[in-house]
Amino acid sequence: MGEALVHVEELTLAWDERVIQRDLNFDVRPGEVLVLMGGSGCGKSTLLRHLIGLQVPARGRIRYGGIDLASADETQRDQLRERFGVMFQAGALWSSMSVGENVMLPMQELTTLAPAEIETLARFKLALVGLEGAFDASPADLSGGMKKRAAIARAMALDPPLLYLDEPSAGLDPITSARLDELILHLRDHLGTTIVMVTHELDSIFAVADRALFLDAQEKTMTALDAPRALLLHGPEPVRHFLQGRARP
Ligand SMILES: Nc1ncnc2c1ncn2[C@@H]1O[C@H](COP(=O)(O)OP(=O)(O)OP(=O)(O)O)[C@@H](O)[C@H]1O
Repeated sequence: MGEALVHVEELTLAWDERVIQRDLNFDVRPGEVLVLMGGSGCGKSTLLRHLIGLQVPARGRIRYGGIDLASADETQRDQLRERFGVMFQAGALWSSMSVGENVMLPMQELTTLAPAEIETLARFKLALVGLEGAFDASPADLSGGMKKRAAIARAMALDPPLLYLDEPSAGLDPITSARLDELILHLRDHLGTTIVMVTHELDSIFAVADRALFLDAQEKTMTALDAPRALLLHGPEPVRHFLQGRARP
């Protein structure tokens, strides 16, 4: 296994003065699906916001290779843009553009590729997520699951080695959600994409996660990081309860 893509060191997350999580230490390993899990309000989305540089750590560091995210200069930020793609919880596509135009947009803005090449690549990305026929469709005409797939295609537009997904299955029925899990595994297994994903769905955690990180809302720190099945058997009690679908008493 190669060097970690992301190093998180002594990270404290806070909103204003209020500490949400502290002393987070973990790596994101190349080629893994890492799930961020924990009860409602424990700080999963806040951690994701820090990992993509939307929020600056109250303490500690997030490093991509040699680059410290918080102190990156303009050139380094440009380099970082190519290292990860992001699909936010809303997964919003621009409604005024076709699905194909949505996927082409990052390539138009951030590459010097010719228009014909960009279109070919966008069609390829849509095929990758099982939406080969949707290039000219309007986002409004897509089902919830198809919108998520299109948003993943857009996040993959620049071929990032790392993909951040915030609750990709939120609002989807179980069958559509399972198909999205298959897509996530396909990206990992066939493109070697590393995926860091926030999810509530236990089925999804067991289906896709190589490792799952548990943020404990009461302890305000991570209390476990391991394969979900290992955590189910040997994890701390609150983690086992969580994975059994039982809320903390
Ligand atoms: N914009 C904000 N301003 C202030 N506090 C916030 C803001 N967003 C979130 N918080 C607080 O940070 C804490 C963590 O919220 P966060 O959304 O990261 O949790 P989460 O684990 O993703 O929750 P959920 O599973 O419900 O989506 C919560 O106490 C929340 O109230």
